[in-house]
Amino acid sequence: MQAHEKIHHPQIQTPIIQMEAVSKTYSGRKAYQALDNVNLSIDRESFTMIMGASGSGKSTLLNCAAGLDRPTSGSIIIQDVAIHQLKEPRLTKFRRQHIGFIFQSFNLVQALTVWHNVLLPQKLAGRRPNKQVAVELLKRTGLYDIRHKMPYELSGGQQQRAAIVRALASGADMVYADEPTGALDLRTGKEILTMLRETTVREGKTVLMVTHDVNAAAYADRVIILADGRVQEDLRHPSAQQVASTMMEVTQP
Ligand SMILES: Nc1ncnc2c1ncn2[C@@H]1O[C@H](COP(=O)(O)OP(=O)(O)OP(=O)(O)O)[C@@H](O)[C@H]1O
Repeated sequence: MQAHEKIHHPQIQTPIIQMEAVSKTYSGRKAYQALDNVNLSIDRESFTMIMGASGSGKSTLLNCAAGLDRPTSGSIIIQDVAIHQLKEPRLTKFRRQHIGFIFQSFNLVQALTVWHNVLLPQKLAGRRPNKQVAVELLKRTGLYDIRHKMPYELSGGQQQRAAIVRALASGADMVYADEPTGALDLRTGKEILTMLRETTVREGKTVLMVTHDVNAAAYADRVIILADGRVQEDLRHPSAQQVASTMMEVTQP
């Protein structure tokens, strides 16, 4: 092989998530189109944030990309699997294997200690828990000494760190976060964003996060701005100021 020839790494080159012409209409007394023809490819090991005004479709996008909600039309391919076509129980199995979730309200199981919360997704995925990884992550996040405490004995920041450890310890290669800093003070929020950033760099995870916080943009590789269920802007390494002014333009009536 010539020195200049590049080795082909299909794993690296193919986007980890590919959404094509994804639309979602909620039916009800009045039908509501929450997503309107969204095309989006997400690179492996990237940190992407989804922003937009309230009701613009951010959570719907995340939920569809997670297989928690089904698009009305369009396709969603994750790691070569067409998840929009997967039926239960394969869809749940796929989610448990590939996606770690973090929510605004932490969603730790209140009846379990931090330690058992962290091991839970691995058990649910039918894997033998990798305790060594869990211990390492708990130590790195300063939670090891309080691993036997119950979630309600922890501060909000500690609970969210535990939720991140849970998402990472599960072995999932993607982390989906819906407003993970929404319930936290500024300093703790920054700490959580730093952790999420590090997971892409150190652990090679792909992070997809919904947020209202324009200042979070400083941690992202890419910021997608939604308006009325459509991708309005797609910014690479934007500054918080750039995101703030774009949001103003996009959300002006
Ligand atoms: N299950 C549902 N049934 C009917 N309409 C829904 C449902 N879920 C969401 N919607 C509507 O779809 C639109 C998009 O909702 P979505 O939660 O995705 O927006 P969002 O950008 O995440 O908003 P927020 O920032 O307020 O959380 C909203 O108008 C919402 O009312």
